[in-house]
Amino acid sequence: MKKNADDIVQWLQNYVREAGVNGLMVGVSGGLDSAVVAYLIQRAFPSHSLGVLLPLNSNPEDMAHGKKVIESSGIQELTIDLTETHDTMYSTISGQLKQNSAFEQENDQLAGANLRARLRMSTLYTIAAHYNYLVVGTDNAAEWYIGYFTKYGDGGVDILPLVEFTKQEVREMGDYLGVPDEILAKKPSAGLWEGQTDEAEIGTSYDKIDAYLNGEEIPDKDKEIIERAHRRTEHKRQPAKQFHRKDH
Ligand SMILES: Nc1ncnc2c1ncn2[C@@H]1O[C@H](COP(=O)(O)OP(=O)(O)OC[C@H]2O[C@@H]([n+]3cccc(C(=O)O)c3)[C@H](O)[C@@H]2O)[C@@H](O)[C@H]1O
Ligand SMILES: Nc1ncnc2c1ncn2[C@@H]1O[C@H](COP(=O)(O)OP(=O)(O)OP(=O)(O)O)[C@@H](O)[C@H]1O
Ligand SMILES: [Mg+2]
Repeated sequence: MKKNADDIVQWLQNYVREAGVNGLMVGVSGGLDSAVVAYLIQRAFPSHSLGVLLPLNSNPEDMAHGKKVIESSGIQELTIDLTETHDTMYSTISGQLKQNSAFEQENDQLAGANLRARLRMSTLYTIAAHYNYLVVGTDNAAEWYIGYFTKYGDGGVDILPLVEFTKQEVREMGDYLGVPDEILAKKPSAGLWEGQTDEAEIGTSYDKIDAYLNGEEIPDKDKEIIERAHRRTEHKRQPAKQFHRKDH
């Protein structure tokens, strides 16, 4: 992993120079992927890298892990609590939908959760404009392949350094970089609602998705889940669908 980490650091430095910006930033959740990105961007830009903690009805343990990542990586810190902003915005929207009889209870949890991810994205870009930094995404190969991210939420970023690394490889890179053990050992969670774990929501495990991406055989039922998720989320990996004029 040393070679991969060195290559990413160099790629980050080159891209920042090419883009003509001052540095890099990432939302730090207390999970593994953002921890690895925080360590990498700190290596690339020791005095121009920023980790942003964005608590939003978040599990206090996750935020404690996020703080630990900030301290142990040495990245600069900013904390912005979006809980009230989210609650005001979501209740305003859902109140109006209820008046129009357009509120669907079964879509409530996911719609509120995706708003969390999109509020984080808006916050990161507002900060990025002030620092003249790029927003670094944390998607790994498994999440990217199955589209396990919110379109224009945590998927709304400028660059993706980990997108060709499986979840296991991200863990190995984290181990090499010195990410604290309790974060390396944590169950992946989007933290979008209480008790959420990625694997329970996706219906298969990262080990199986990693194995599938490595060309290994996995059970048919897991393969179907992965391939269906990949097909259904193709739109998230592409620019917005465009109409092409027939007279051009
Ligand atoms: N064919 C198509 N062509 C163009 N656009 C299409 C489309 N189908 C849906 N859409 C649009 O896409 C929207 C649905 O996509 P989206 O809004 O992303 O929503 P959706 O994929 O339903 O939900 C996001 C998923 O990602 C998970 N997530 C989110 C955030 C963080 C993490 C994490 O791991 O930390 C995980 C979350 O738990 C959930 O399972 C629709 O509302 C519609 O606007
Ligand atoms: N509370 C938060 N504060 C700041 N950023 C957040 C927060 N929650 C989510 N994010 C951002 O959204 C990204 C997507 O979350 P995701 O859960 O996939 O990654 P992770 O938490 O870093 O790792 P893991 O998948 O192991 O939980 C995070 O990496 C982070 O950049
Ligand atoms: Mg997480």
